[in-house]
Amino acid sequence: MTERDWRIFREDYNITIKGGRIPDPIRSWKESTIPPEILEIIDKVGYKDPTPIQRQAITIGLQNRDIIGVAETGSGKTLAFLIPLLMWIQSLPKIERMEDADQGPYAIILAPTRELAQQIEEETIKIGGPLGIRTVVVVGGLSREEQGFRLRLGCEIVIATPGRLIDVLENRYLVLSQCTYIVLDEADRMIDMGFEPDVQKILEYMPVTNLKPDNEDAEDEVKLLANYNSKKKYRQTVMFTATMPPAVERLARTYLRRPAVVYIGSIGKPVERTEQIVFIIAEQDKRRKLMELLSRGVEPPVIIFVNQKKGADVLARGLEKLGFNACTLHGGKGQEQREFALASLKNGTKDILVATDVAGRGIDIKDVSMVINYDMAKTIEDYTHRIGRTGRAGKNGVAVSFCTKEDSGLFYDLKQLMMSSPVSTCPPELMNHPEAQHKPGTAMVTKKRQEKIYA
Ligand SMILES: Nc1ncnc2c1ncn2[C@@H]1O[C@H](COP(=O)(O)OP(=O)(O)OP(=O)(O)O)[C@@H](O)[C@H]1O
Repeated sequence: MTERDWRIFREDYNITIKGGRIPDPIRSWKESTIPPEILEIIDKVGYKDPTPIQRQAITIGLQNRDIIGVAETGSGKTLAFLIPLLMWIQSLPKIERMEDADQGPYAIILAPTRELAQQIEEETIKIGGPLGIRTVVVVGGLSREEQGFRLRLGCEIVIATPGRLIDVLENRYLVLSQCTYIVLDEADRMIDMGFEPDVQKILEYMPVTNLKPDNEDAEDEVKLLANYNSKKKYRQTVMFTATMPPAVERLARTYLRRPAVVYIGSIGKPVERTEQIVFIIAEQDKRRKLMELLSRGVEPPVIIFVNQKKGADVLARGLEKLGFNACTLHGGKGQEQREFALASLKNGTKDILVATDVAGRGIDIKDVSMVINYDMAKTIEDYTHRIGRTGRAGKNGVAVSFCTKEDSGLFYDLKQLMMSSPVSTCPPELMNHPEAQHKPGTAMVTKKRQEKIYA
């Protein structure tokens, strides 16, 4: 393949790269340098082809290069960071792995919510389990002692939410003295949820000895390894996010060394495959509108987002009374109830999940046919992530949003998103709404400026 061929290949898969010296992407699993025992597992789990983010992020990851991956939720990010990690661990002699067990894991994967951490664990066990690679999940809501005990038994990979990981580090249940691989998944969500200080604290626990030099070497593995003990390799930091607000850029600048940047699809915009439908209605008309929608017979599972925990319980009970089978997922639920809700949706015993934003990110419930924003998200980023729960892994999806005049602060961005979506039609009441004609806050400026000019 010539340079031009690779450029066309990347365009076909909507892959945009930045950062210099980016290796060619993967054309097919068997053409990659992934070892046969891992390819066999990938084949067994039925992943016929790599997803776009996997095609490019895996070859970069195999060069021990720091990466920023910007991709929609549901695009296969877990495998994109997992495969280079599993190959690195596999390269270490087994006996060494056992002897070093008390040195802690080789990798930590940080996620904003316990559900996402458990979902990444599922994927990690699916691929790493058959290789004898041990994973421990460290999240709130489960017993600290039990997690501490499992950590003491030794493992290669820890998947954690920031708060509980700091807890086990401070209580010395865990050390990171041989940790050379750190993944920040849904980094924007972690920042949104106020975890930036926790993430910084965790990164301070990492051994400084494996920090990459902040120079050209950071981009070139051969040069990098030439002057370093290749057993431990330099630290590799991988950050995945679905949007790139300034706080995420700041985190990347602080902790990543000359990262390669991989953008998949259009940044921060909902999945191209999701049809967005918007109704601007009064609060009191929402229930009727919802019934109209559901009575047309919607293919389960459906996720309905509300903004308050109480609203979720009230709505779910109302739906149950009308013969729908609904469950809820929000911060007020205990861990078992949360896992039960997700499991019942996945195994089909429940058709509708009524959730608050805690379920908005990273939760991979298969084939969600429709997302309904019963209460509109508070920010356009949250809206993007809520509707990212449908239209995943290549399938089409529908997102229906009930907006009231209180949501007018989003109308401008919402209108832009809908107009840029090839499968959505912006309704005239949104297209022509006065609040949709300018970015929030700019109207005052233009008004003041006009008064000044014409004063
Ligand atoms: N190459 C592939 N081919 C088919 N399906 C895949 C492939 N890679 C992953 N999947 C499936 O696609 C779904 C989404 O994967 P994943 O959870 O990694 O997406 P993500 O949302 O981008 O990652 P994260 O959950 O870390 O945000 C999962 O059910 C996974 O099993």
